[in-house]
Amino acid sequence: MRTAYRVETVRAAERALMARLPAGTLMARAAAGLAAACAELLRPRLYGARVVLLVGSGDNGGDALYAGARLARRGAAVTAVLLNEERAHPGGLAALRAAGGRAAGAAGAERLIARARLVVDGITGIGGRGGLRQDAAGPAAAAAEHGVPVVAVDLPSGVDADTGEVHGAAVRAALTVTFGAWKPGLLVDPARALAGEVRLVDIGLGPELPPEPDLVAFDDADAAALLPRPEAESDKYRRGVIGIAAGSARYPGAAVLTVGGALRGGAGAVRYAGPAGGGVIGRYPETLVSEGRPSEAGRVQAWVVGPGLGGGPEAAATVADVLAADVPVLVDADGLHSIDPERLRARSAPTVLTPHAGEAAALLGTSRDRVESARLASVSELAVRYGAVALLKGSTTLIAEPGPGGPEGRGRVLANTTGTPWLATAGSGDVLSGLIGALLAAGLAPLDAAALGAHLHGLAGRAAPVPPMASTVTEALPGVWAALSPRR
Ligand SMILES: NC(=O)C1=CN([C@@H]2O[C@H](COP(=O)(O)OP(=O)(O)OC[C@H]3O[C@@H](n4cnc5c(N)ncnc54)[C@H](OP(=O)(O)O)[C@@H]3O)[C@@H](O)[C@H]2O)[C@@H](O)CC1
Ligand SMILES: [K+]
Repeated sequence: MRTAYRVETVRAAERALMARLPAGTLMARAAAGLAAACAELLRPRLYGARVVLLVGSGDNGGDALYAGARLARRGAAVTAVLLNEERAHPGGLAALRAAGGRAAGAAGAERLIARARLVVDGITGIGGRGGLRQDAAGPAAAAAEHGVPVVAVDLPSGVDADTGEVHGAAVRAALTVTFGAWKPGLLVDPARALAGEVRLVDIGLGPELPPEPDLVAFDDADAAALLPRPEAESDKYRRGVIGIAAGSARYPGAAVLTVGGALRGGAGAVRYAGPAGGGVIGRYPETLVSEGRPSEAGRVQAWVVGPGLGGGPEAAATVADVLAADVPVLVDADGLHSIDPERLRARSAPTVLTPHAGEAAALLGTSRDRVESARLASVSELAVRYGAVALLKGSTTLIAEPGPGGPEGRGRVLANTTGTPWLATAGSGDVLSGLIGALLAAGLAPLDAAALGAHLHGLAGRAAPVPPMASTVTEALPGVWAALSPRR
């Protein structure tokens, strides 16, 4: 499990650790890890390689300077561009000079960067506020213009460590070397995309960090541990019967894709209620289909409602009928048009909402741009306002639960890291809905079901032949399942 912590938590942990260690120990550890990562990138010829350090006036610049000193000692030609010559970290600057490195003002930065093999971004780390200031934005842009790879120190400068938001200019890194703990922004777009590959350097912070991280990302082992496995005495009812109310005369395919996701999600049985039963049976004869209202379809352990339902009073009636059931309900796509917060908060069984950014914007009464630029805040707000587990789809899929204690309390948030832009394809969301629905029916807690579903869906999107389409993503699920959990 990858755990990320907000700046104030990291700072508190650092203070506690520093109190027990000789001064400068943590920065020395950080710089050693950073220098090793840079040396690896410069392989096979570190000797003589031109490296430019962009040095701000805080400790982030100090890390860059000490790492630069290490590289200079190994023969690299290191020049520090000091964005504020009076306030550069004095110890780091002295170390760089003693190792044969040079320092320059910001004026000649572009010329130096144009000839460099590597730029180290030590402008700001966890002390940065807002997008880059003018004096820092110029050199950051020069690195991008000249195509020189950038290694970001702790964070790409200009991104918000806590939220992943980017308000103005920011560094685009090929590699980010982060210290002590992941910061939430490194897992959430748009910042995540600017961080490139992320490497965590252990500076000994672990024991000082609290047990509850601010953001979590599952790895394959977490996913494998949650996968439902049939037991000897399982029958289809114990494995979970999922009800699906999806599709319409206009969108029959959504019903087929949602049912496919549910079957490949390990459902013991799938009941389909709606007008597209013929198409569903044609593709998946194992489905139990009916044309009446969902509440007349028979007993289920969870419902999925919404994909391809279309609009209008009929769709709204279907959603209301499903929400009246006292079992977990996932609402997606067209189903999201006819829900209201009070109704959902009054349910005794859990609800899961799976909007993309546009749908989330409508649910929150805001713009799509605002949702996409503030994904973490948006997903938490959705969960709290609707009293539901919210899964916000997109470049970074985030999953939030409403916290205990009503609208004020924010709950846990998870980021899914398995996704791929290839999954932005028609019907892909329908498959995800069916998949999560099957996991809900199997008895997983709603946050776990949503996070595991997103994890599997992302892996299947990567495993499907390129270019993937929703039905090939579905067909890639058994392979993903088998890789995570060999049957014997
Ligand atoms: N604590 C520890 O134990 C360890 C900490 N470590 C390292 O320290 C880092 C934190 O250092 P930090 O606290 O000095 O802050 P930092 O990130 O350098 O930024 C502050 C400077 O940035 C400036 N600035 C702000 N916004 C800006 C903007 N938009 N655009 C441009 N400039 C801006 C701001 O300027 P000012 O507002 O003061 O004028 C100030 O000078 C941390 O990320 C890690 O790398 C490691 O060594 C491990 C041990
Ligand atoms: K940085």
